[in-house]
Amino acid sequence: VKVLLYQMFNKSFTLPVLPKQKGRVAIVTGGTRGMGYETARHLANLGMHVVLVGNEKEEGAAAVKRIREEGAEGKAEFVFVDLTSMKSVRQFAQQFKERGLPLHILVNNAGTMLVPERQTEDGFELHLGLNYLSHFLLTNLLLDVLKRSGRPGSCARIVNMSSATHYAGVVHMKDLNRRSCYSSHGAYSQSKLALVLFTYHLQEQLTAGGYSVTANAVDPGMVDTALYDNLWSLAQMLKKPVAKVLFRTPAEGASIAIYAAAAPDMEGVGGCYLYNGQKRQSSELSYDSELQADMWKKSCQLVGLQHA
Ligand SMILES: NC(=O)c1ccc[n+]([C@@H]2O[C@H](COP(=O)([O-])OP(=O)(O)OC[C@H]3O[C@@H](n4cnc5c(N)ncnc54)[C@H](O)[C@@H]3O)[C@@H](O)[C@H]2O)c1
Repeated sequence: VKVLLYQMFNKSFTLPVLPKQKGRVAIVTGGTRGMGYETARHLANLGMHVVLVGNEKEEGAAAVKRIREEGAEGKAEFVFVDLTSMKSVRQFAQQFKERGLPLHILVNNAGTMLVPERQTEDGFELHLGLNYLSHFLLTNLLLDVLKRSGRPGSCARIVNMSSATHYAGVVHMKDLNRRSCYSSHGAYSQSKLALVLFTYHLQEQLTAGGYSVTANAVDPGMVDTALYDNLWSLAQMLKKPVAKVLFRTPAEGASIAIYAAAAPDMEGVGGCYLYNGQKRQSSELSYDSELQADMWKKSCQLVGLQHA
């Protein structure tokens, strides 16, 4: 609560003007609306070829049309992927690889919040499956392309969209799906903590392997988007006027993901938790290297990847 209140009264940092980056290829999950859309739009304006991934076809087509009509220097395209289905994630990764494109930026942005207890196609609790496991799998499946695409001085970059709610997150390793005692807040904050643990462990492996790929977790602050649509009706009513005044706009919120994805300042910098354009301490738990390794191993088992 302390962090969320602090964020509410904290102004967004100003994104610096970024250099054009023609020839770079980016994937933005959940790129069809909210912060994902703003991120995709900005990267396309920098000249990148941006693949907007999402599970809403009409929204995807409209997003691409808007980016094109604005005269973006780069290219935007939409690809349907349902991140609640590991089969859909695998199909997308396979198809992307078959195109032979490089991949310089992967923004794992899509997410949902405060959903009543529900399971994905694969039987995962929805926040866990959609916010975290789908991105864990996607990143791992695309890691060889990212490793091939990064160069010293021009690293490939992975950006994981976390949240201040991760500070309240606890990992229930024996019950990641929260079957024994479900709370939507608990499930959401666990998924956002999992993304930070994933970021740190991944960066450690990338550094050890000497790869020109970086991974960072970002925290956009409190942003007025459709993410809050699942609040119960009274909370919705209360949130609306507060959000208008105190929440960030989607473009302001997206600036931290854009910064991590494209700012020259972030060249070669990985393993950070970024808020308002600066490195911040994440939760104490997130630095627990044993927990990071356990979570990695467990995630591999859950999504059917060989444990590295
Ligand atoms: N809004 C905030 O205050 C806030 C704060 C911290 C972190 N975040 C995080 O930012 C990210 C973006 O959220 P937002 O606030 O822009 O909300 P949003 O609801 O506007 O965007 C969510 C995106 O995820 C996509 N998505 C949802 N389910 C999907 C599925 N099954 N398959 C593919 N895509 C799917 C949606 O299509 C949408 O593009 C989320 O990960 C969220 O947890 C938001």
